[in-house]
Amino acid sequence: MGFMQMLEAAWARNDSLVCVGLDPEPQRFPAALRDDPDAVFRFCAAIVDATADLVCAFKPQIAHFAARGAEEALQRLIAHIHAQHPGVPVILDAKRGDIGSTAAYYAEEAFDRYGADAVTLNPYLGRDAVQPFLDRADKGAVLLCRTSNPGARDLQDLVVRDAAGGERRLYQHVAATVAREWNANGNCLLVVGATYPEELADVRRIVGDMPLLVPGVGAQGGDVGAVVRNGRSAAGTGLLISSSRAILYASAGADYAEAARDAALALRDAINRCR
Ligand SMILES: O=c1ccn([C@@H]2O[C@H](COP(=O)(O)O)[C@@H](O)[C@H]2O)c(=O)[nH]1
Repeated sequence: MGFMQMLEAAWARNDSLVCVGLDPEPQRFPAALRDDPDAVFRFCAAIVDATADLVCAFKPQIAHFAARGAEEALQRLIAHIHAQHPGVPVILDAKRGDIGSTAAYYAEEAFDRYGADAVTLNPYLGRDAVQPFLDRADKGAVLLCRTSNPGARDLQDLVVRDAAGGERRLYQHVAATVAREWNANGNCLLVVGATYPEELADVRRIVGDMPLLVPGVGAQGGDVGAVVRNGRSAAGTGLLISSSRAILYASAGADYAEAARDAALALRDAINRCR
């Protein structure tokens, strides 16, 4: 089953638009795990097992693993998700994009080494820099459009002129270009931050029902109601609303996995009340 089919099935099966972000920060782990050499895998696997029936996807962030040489733990974690929770797609948050010859290796790394079902991509280098990902029709290509951070305004809001002479903001141009030109295989999604609900509505208008990955609720303070109202598709889905720290570190104690489950359930319910 390809990524888009997995996502549609997970939305329906778990009645959920929640994506749990897996951003391990060992200094925030419970005391019992701190001296465990396999703590990164164990912590994340416990969160996965506690929340898998409440989510439409998991999103491990690669820097949180690579910074401490835990790539092998990431590989095992993704294999664990596929083996224990088949049908829950994994989006590798790696924000890749480079000249074509290098991009081909990045695609191989994400999909063949790590076994991810989708990967986040930076569109700044242009189409050839993400073409090896677009060509994997069974995998998701999740392109940054209007990111959740304060600096998103610095470049993404600049007014640009397109080939036809029309003017629009850069993020609007990215949304339209991905939807109309890069999505030939129907495997594209966009990242739009929850912290910019007006821009989210704007992107939804531009791209129709294309799925949107929306980080920025929870620790970054995005408004869940505004995200759902402005970002849902005509079918009341179309969103992967991602939260990492607010779920992972809901408790610093031995009950961290139960607390993560409670936080994921609360987010799922808050989203579903607005759908
Ligand atoms: O625009 C973006 C794109 C990616 N992210 C990533 O999402 C999570 C957010 O973590 P929280 O703890 O829920 O704030 C993190 O991995 C970022 O790298 C984003 O925040 N904004």
